Amino acid sequence: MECHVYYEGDDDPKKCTARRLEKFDKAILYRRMAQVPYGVVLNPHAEQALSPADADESLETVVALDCSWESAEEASFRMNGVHRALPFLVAANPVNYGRPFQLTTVEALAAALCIFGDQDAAEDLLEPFRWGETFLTLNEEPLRRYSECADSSEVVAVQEDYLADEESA
Ligand SMILES: C[S@@+](CC[C@H](N)C(=O)[O-])C[C@H]1O[C@@H](n2cnc3c(N)ncnc32)[C@H](O)[C@@H]1O
Repeated sequence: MECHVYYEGDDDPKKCTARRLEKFDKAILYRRMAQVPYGVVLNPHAEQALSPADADESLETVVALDCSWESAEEASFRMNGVHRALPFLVAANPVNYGRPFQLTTVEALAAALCIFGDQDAAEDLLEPFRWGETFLTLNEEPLRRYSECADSSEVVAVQEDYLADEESA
């Protein structure tokens, strides 16, 4: 599975996880939208949750948009592809540690790889980040359960368990 990123370049370059992925040859970055290949687009505004069923649609290509959260509004996700939101998972990066849904680019790509059943590829992607392993440990159970779902509706049903826990905490 190849990881591709449309790089908007409006976030702090020192903290940018996409640039670090590029530096370690783990993802391909594009500065022009037209160059981004067709695949599964990780889009937090998408109506449908990512599930193992989307592995067929991905053509081995997962795409993220690296930009600041301020500019990550719906209209920014103009890439061609099958748009999917990630289900409940928590960030492990130092900026947003423990926060649900708002993942860094590398966390989002790694989560997609896990949901598609490729844990080894997710570990490899997260390797250049000192908190990378923590992301997989923190989310071990939900990632395993999502990866065992047949489709998006099953993923959403599993997600309900975690949302209910959040509400009662
Ligand atoms: C908004 S950017 C922020 C990037 C951050 N500046 C960094 O250095 O990684 C994060 C990207 O990861 C993907 N992403 C993050 N959380 C997501 C979610 N809950 N569902 C789908 N995609 C998500 C999206 O492609 C999103 O645009």
